[in-house]
Amino acid sequence: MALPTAFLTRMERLLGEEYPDFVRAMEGPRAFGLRINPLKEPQTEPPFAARFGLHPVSWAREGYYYDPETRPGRHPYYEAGVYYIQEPSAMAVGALADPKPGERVLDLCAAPGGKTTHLAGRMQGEGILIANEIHPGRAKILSQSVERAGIRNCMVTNETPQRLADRFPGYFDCIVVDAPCSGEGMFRKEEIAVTEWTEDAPVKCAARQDEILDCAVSMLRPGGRLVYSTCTFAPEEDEGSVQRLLDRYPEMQVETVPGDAHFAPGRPEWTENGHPSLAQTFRLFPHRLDGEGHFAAVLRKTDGQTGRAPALAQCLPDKKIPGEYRTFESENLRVKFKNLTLCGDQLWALPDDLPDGNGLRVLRQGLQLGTVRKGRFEPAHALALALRAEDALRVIDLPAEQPLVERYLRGEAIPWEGENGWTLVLTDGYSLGWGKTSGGMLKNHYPKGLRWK
Ligand SMILES: C[S@@+](CC[C@H](N)C(=O)[O-])C[C@H]1O[C@@H](n2cnc3c(N)ncnc32)[C@H](O)[C@@H]1O
Repeated sequence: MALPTAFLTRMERLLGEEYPDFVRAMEGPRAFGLRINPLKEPQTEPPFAARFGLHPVSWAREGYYYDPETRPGRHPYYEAGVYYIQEPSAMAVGALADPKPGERVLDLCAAPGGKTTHLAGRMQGEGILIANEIHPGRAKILSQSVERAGIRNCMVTNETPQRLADRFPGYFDCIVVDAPCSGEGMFRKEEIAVTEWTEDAPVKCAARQDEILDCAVSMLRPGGRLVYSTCTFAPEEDEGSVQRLLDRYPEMQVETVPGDAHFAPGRPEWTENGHPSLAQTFRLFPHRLDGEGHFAAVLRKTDGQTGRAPALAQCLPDKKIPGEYRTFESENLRVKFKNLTLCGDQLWALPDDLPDGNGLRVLRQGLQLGTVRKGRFEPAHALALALRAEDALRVIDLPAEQPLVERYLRGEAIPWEGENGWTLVLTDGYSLGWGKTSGGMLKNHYPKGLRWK
């Protein structure tokens, strides 16, 4: 696919003698990466490294390159949320944000969920993670990624940045703005990035980024950090967006953080009146590392007001918890969830101190436990994906390399002489979904929309 002439001319002007290496890399093969989900696989050296030909990405401890011939995206482990397929450079964002358990974190432009799932892994289920996506269709995909990854402390919203800013002034410790951008860094990965690019895209995207970043700054508590990233090379975005942010908000400063030996410094001279601190931002070039084009900056809010604490989501008092769930819990689980709440017939377990989502478009809040029906409780797929083998009373473990697991993923019933009742289906110890054992068969409860064709 030929790259746009106007893009190449600009990059030649900017890169000078590095330009031939850049073009060679842009015309070469792309990099393939996956990121281990520590909520599912706590070992940094995963036991399946050889199966997918994994070797580490130096800038993210969970990140690995894989051999594309091994197709990890079409494997039971993928469905179990053991890893997330993510382009290696994109892993720099979560690694730089590096949220800690207990923090309040917002991923403002979050679909399909690459950064959200990375952030959630580092938070270890503790604290509040709000993952927002403005586009309704993409928000559903984001919600699915959160479900597959077994995340318990995330609220997924489908809102504009402004509506969130009205709701959460001065609230977050860490905000990630992985901004909609002109996508030049994806030219090698996706043909559509080339066909959709126009010469004026960077200027238009830059204006939109300014609006999104205004909202992000207002939602940061004093002392909080903002990670801004794009997958483009255009300096109107990237250094330009950071410079305009510094001009508008004297309380914001570029933070000096260790990057990686393969990252190049941001270029103050590529934007008008570029502040020297722009050299503390990061450019990821495909001719300098094995990954696609990216830009990332970490900024800190040094001053401002902490917002009023938002109202918290209401939980059910013990005596209002549906008996159907209590029966299910005692007959099937070895774990007890707290902070339960009902939305219609859906029962959820909320993280501590989750803000009230009323009035916002909320797709998911905390962990979906299941549906309360008349006289019975039906566990949610999300619950299965958040459980470990030891959390369920009945389990069946289907080895990933044997055909039975594929039959389960296709929606078939499976012969199984286990005890009757809800049964957590695992593959090599990782939870995959539910089945219900009865009379020597495991009835399939893998969701219809996710079944392998
Ligand atoms: C680069 S993508 C995000 C990728 C995501 N962070 C990930 O790692 O999977 C940017 C997202 O911003 C969303 N977006 C577009 N316009 C927006 C706006 N005005 N405000 C907020 N988000 C917007 C897009 O729908 C898109 O999903």
